[in-house]
Amino acid sequence: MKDLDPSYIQAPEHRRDSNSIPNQPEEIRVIDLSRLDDPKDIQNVISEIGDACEKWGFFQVINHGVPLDARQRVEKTVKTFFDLPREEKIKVKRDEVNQVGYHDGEHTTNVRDWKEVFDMYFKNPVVIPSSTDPEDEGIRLVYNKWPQFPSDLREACEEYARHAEKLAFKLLELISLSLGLPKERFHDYFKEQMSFFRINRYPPCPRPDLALGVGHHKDPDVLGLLAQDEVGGLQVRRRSDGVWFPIRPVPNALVINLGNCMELWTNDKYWSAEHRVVVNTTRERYSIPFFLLPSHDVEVKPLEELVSPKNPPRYKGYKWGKFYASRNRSKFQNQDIETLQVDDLKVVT
Ligand SMILES: O=C(O)CCC(=O)C(=O)O
Ligand SMILES: [Fe+2]
Repeated sequence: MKDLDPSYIQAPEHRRDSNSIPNQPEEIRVIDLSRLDDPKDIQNVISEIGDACEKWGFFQVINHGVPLDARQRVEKTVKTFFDLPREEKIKVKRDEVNQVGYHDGEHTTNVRDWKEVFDMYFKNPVVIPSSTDPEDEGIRLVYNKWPQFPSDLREACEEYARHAEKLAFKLLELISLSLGLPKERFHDYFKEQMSFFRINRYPPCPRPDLALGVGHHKDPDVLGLLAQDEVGGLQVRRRSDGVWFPIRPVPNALVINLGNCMELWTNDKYWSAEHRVVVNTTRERYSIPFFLLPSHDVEVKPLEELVSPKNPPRYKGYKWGKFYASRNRSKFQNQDIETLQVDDLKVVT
């Protein structure tokens, strides 16, 4: 039996093999966005998105307008970066104050993830809440950290992120319409957006039965757009019964998933699904998520239009920046407790 550092060992109930995956996986919907060019089909696309958001909180899109060559450029340059010796990579290591750059020690809950990552904010510099002091409600400017080599990493990432952001807003409009709300209902929430772009590399792992690339979690954001390569490993938990399903890699597709903010805004009509990444013994895997995050001063609580006496608010709500900062703080300062989860904010009925 090959050795695995104990910090990576998942509790038995969270391991790859502890939750059965059906032999005939139900497919997560793949939606062709070029159908939006046909006025007669637009409403169908909107209803399919709404249905996927309700049942899964996940779907895939193809013909989405993010150019393949922009994505391939990121994949190529970032591989050059990850192949550098660790001493080089940690020159742009993230720290408690500035949580962008390289890191290889992320804990989703208490267990370490089998991966290394490179993070950057979409806006540079970005205005974010101060995250080190719980009493401090201040904000500060954070600058991305770029490595000297490869020198074209920055340009490749920035170009890709611009396309990803454009698509994220288009999807947000479609989601808004699917809820019967005006197309631009959410726009004002992103004046000082803290959107975040990440590149994950999952190396081959000697014990995929014990470790995970990313442990089970929900994303705290509004909406995520994820480019995954052909290796596979991402799994999502079905809302209706909690069974895990693989998200099949589809060439040049993007995986879209809703985060906690959307779940709260829609008062649980739409779902933010738990997901995780399983690893394997032979092939490294890359994924590139773009997380759409609101401005730090946005109140995240059920939208007035979506609550009624029959459907009262299920959440107390929170100020986004404060929630985000306390989540990051708990990750850094007390890794013995699970990080703050949005379900902790549910109104107990
Ligand atoms: O790599 C993946 O497929 C998913 C990564 C993920 O869930 C995350 O970074 O939040
Ligand atoms: Fe995630």
